Amino acid sequence: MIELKGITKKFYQQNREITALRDVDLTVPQGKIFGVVGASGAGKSTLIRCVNLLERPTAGQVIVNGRDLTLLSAAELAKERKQIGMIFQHFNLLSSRTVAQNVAFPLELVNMPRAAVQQRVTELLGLVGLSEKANDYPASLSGGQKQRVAIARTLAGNPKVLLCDEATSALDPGTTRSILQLLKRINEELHITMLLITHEMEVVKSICDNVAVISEGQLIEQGTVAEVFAHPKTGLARQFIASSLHVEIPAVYRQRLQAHDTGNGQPLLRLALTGKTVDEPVLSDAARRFNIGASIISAQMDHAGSISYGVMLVKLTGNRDAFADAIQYFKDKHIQVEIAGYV
Ligand SMILES: Nc1ncnc2c1ncn2[C@@H]1O[C@H](COP(=O)(O)OP(=O)(O)OP(=O)(O)O)[C@@H](O)[C@H]1O
Repeated sequence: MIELKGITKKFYQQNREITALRDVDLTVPQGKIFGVVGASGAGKSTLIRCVNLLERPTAGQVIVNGRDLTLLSAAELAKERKQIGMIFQHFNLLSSRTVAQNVAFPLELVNMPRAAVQQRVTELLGLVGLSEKANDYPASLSGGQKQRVAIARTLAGNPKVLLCDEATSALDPGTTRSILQLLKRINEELHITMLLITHEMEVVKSICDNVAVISEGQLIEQGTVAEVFAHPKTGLARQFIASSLHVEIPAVYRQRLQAHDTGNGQPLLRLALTGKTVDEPVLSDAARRFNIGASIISAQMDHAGSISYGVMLVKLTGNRDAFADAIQYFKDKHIQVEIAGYV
């Protein structure tokens, strides 16, 4: 279990004070995967580095497995850090060592007997699906394989907690999925508690139990993934959710899209639906109620756990006088509405 209580982190640079984290409270329950999502510069790296005290908070408590790390001596801290594994965006492997030697490295540091090291390395490479690559060097591996080596290496120390610092940001979408599945399997089989930071809601959606949104050093929203996807409270959370969905305006519409209504334009709406409304027949209801046409130009629906959500590009036609009422009706149904333009 990880608990951050009232964490503030300030950096001082040439008489300038930068507050990277402001009074952050966050709890990752035992055995859960917690994702923190935020834009560049929001404070994600600083936050995750505070958990193992790579950055020492200016104020607040960092409690990992029941002990407040900020109160420990250097020797005690070194011991506690062994329970905290970390993986990075750029893998941080030792290029002069083979895959097996990289995984063996932390075990050699604690003077584990050679035979035991070998056995453990074999076991770990099996777990991450890299048995065949034991004698290869990192330079000959793909990005996904390198991250698997890094995961095996960090698991060698039997951590109770794993910190993932943008672990899939350097990988293509297919490889990202396979690494995320591996992390989920490790979480389930080894009961390792995980905190990950990412700028992609996609990552959160696929493996996290809980999510927090960070902006300018503050957690502006947090909850279970199902809660946040179903009822996002902040515009930023809605933006991150929408960015994990993609609807393009087809070229045929884009070419004649006008920013303003010239008198006979038909509004093209981008509707973002969450769990609350996704199962309701809102388009047909609006059509009937306001005597308009509402045709779907393109759409993508998705799921996070049991929650459905999605975005739709919809063209309104027919009774022009009722367009504004129809848009208000969508908003009343908790649908986020953006007028993409008029065609
Ligand atoms: N060592 C440092 N000295 C001074 N300022 C720092 C330091 N580390 C981070 N910052 C500042 O703290 C803020 C948060 O940075 P941080 O790296 O935690 O953000 P981030 O969300 O991880 O961004 P990115 O996704 O781009 O890595 C930024 O304004 C950054 O410039």
